[in-house]
Amino acid sequence: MRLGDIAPDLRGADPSLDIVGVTADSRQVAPGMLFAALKGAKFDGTRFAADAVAAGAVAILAAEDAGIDVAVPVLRDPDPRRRLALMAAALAGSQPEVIVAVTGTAGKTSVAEFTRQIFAAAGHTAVSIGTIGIRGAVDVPGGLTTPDPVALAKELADLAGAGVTHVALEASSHGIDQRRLDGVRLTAAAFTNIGRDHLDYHATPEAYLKAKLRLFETLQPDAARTVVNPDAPGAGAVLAAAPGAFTVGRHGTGLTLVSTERHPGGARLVLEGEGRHEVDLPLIGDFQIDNALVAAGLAIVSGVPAAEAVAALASLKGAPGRLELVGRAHGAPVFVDYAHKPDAISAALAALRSDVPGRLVIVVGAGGDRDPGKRPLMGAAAAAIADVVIVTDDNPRTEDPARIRAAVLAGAPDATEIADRGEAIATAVAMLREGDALVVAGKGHEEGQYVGDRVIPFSDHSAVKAAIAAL
Ligand SMILES: CC(=O)N[C@H]1[C@@H](OP(=O)(O)OP(=O)(O)OC[C@H]2O[C@@H](n3ccc(=O)[nH]c3=O)[C@H](O)[C@@H]2O)O[C@H](CO)[C@@H](O)[C@@H]1O[C@H](C)C(=O)N[C@@H](C)C(=O)N[C@H](CCC(=O)O)C(=O)O
Ligand SMILES: Nc1ncnc2c1ncn2[C@@H]1O[C@H](COP(=O)(O)OP(=O)(O)OP(=O)(O)O)[C@@H](O)[C@H]1O
Ligand SMILES: N[C@H](CCC[C@H](N)C(=O)O)C(=O)O
Ligand SMILES: [Mg+2]
Repeated sequence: MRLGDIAPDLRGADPSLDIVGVTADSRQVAPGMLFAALKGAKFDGTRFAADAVAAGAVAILAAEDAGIDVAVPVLRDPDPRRRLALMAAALAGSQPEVIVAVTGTAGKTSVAEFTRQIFAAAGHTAVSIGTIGIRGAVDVPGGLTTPDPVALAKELADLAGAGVTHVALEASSHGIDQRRLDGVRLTAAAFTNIGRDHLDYHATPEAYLKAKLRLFETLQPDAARTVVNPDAPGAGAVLAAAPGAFTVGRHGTGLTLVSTERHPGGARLVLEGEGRHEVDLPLIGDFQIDNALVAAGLAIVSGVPAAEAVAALASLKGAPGRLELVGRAHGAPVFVDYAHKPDAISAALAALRSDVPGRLVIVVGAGGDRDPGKRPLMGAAAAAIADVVIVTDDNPRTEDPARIRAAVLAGAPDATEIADRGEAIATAVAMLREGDALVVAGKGHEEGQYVGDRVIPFSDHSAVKAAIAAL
């Protein structure tokens, strides 16, 4: 494609230059491609410009001030990551008609999953894209929560080609900040909540929130198609960025939660929005009510009639590994959950507390090479609600696992420490009696334990099942 067609406003560029593809990774360059030399968290991509040219790059895209001396044209842009995303989208071609994005500290995967299920119930060919991959009409295992912009543009074009018309995707703060979504034509956007996470990447909590707000300020600025629960932590900032947003929940006006009647398997909801609706949501936990209403809101602002969106809630299935009932030990339910941040641990435990007359047990650990500040808060969140806390390992990556456990234990001084995750799960399962419940938190759908630079196959599902079988 001619550069003039994919980046008509790029200054200093010859519009007739033919570009066969774009990439930000010099190792992926093939002859005829443009290489984007980006400053990253680990490397400065400008140092790979010469390699890219040697591999056949016909142009380099770089920041205004990047020092690059190569024999091919260097195209300058003040925001080269955004430019890369826009070029990738233009090169890839079509996108599904309706693409909605959800951001927030917790609940993105669940909301994307629910929105896809509602779209499908309304008769659309739909997928969700996020932490657990592409799911729905097409299934591809996951990598990043928000894919990199070149891969995403290609995936969206392939999905459109395969007849997918509706997509619900997760917008991580990293993804928004790194412009991975700038080439995506968004119909609607939603916010779940803000809590403690990723302060290893974002300098301050304010910077973390600001990164998320970019979804509403820049990527999908139509307030009428912004969905938020005004009672959610952080909602005020979203409403300030998108006044007139479609609001959901008890104090929402687009889809109002009139009443909730909880029962052990879920909750009966009375809702108001384009009429009055009653529906039985088959999911445990108040947080799932929040997620389901945000998902319904996304579907409604994207054109699904409210009555259809609400009716679809009756058959929602939780995302794999999100408060998923995996088995029973001496009658006590055992759940696998993906809580790996303080608020998620609180939400998952609170979801069960009132239905557990006996002991509520949690097996929990924190990931290595991730925000260390959240570790004691995770321990404290677990200790505040659970009766028994077992602290174990969860992807220590390149850190010393004992130090990570010590940091979690600092917030949960009465907890038991069992380093080996399989042993921790087996111990927890063995102590269960009728009336108790166990939450194995942190890994959800994951199938490996990252230790150093190795991935050891490990699944909480399998470990729970093995422990129950061994009783
Ligand atoms: C910290 C981070 O987010 N890094 C992401 C970022 O990489 P980067 O630009 O910082 O990369 P870098 O390694 O410093 O390299 C700089 C540049 O040099 C290039 N390079 C590097 C080496 C080389 O030989 N040649 C070359 O050209 C790289 O391709 C890159 O363009 O951009 C890359 C392309 O989009 C991502 O793959 C990469 O994700 C890494 C693998 C990652 O682990 N990210 C996690 C933290 C992440 O994004 N998580 C979020 C949130 C999850 C959640 O909310 O829980 C997600 O969306 O998954
Ligand atoms: N609305 C919510 N509020 C608080 N906690 C929640 C909410 N939704 C889910 N959780 C908790 O967070 C965990 C992860 O949920 P989910 O995977 O939907 O979130 P996510 O935002 O996609 O997370 P990640 O950023 O890791 O991909 C769940 O297992 C549950 O414990
Ligand atoms: N997307 C999240 C997943 C964390 C899952 C948890 N098991 C951990 O390793 O901390 C991250 O990479 O921070
Ligand atoms: Mg997710």
